[in-house]
Amino acid sequence: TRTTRPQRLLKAVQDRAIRGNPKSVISVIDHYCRNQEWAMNVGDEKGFILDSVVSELNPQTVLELGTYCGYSAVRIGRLLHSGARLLTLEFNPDYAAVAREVISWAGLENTVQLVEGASGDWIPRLREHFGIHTFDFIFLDHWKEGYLADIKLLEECRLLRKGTVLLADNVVCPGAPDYLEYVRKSPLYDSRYFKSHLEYTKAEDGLEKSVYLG
Ligand SMILES: Nc1ncc2ncn(CCCCCNC(=O)c3cc(-c4ccc(F)cc4)cc(O)c3O)c2n1
Ligand SMILES: [Mg+2]
Repeated sequence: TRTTRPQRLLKAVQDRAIRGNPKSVISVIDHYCRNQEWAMNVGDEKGFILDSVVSELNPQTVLELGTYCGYSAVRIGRLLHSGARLLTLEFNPDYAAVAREVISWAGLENTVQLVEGASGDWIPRLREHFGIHTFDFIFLDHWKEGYLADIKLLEECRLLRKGTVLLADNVVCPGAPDYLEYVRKSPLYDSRYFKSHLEYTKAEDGLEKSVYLG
């Protein structure tokens, strides 16, 4: 049977990227998705904004919702200082299998931990299962209809603290209108929109950065 899009992306990484070099994994994926086959990675333009938010924050504990092929896990993981950890949740087992290989090819298997399953099932179990107290940084990039429910769940589970930064991808395309309304209206958050473009295209998209005020 035909290979899947994530499997073809992984092959490009294994054929063209330098093992243990996250920068080359990122540039191979961006080149492949821009020139051969589009894929829903955050991409280089929004990725540059993601990099600047992570670099400024220098987080120790990071949660990513929605791994896909591991592109943003590699982007974030490469910027984390020693001892810092990224936990990334992926619902789709086929995506998870590819992402594990991409993360390993980048040499980030000791910094990035991939957990398979639905965010709604795992969030209530993160503290007792991984000994996590609160997160410094959260990147939302999974199913857009689930963004709002999941941050409310993170609040209920007390996994946010004063100053936790949430960064949400695709708030314009495909869009997360209920999430945007909530973080922009709630006194619990200080929210700001970073206008950009949908990965590898000219369509508008952007990232919403929301600081939890606690
Ligand atoms: N954890 C968890 N829990 C529960 C779950 N249920 C499902 N999932 C799996 C989520 C499926 C992937 C989510 N991502 C996107 O849908 C996405 C789409 C586009 C895009 C696509 C086509 C266009 F024409 C324009 C833009 C662009 C992006 O940048 C994206 O991120 C779950 N995951
Ligand atoms: Mg996205």
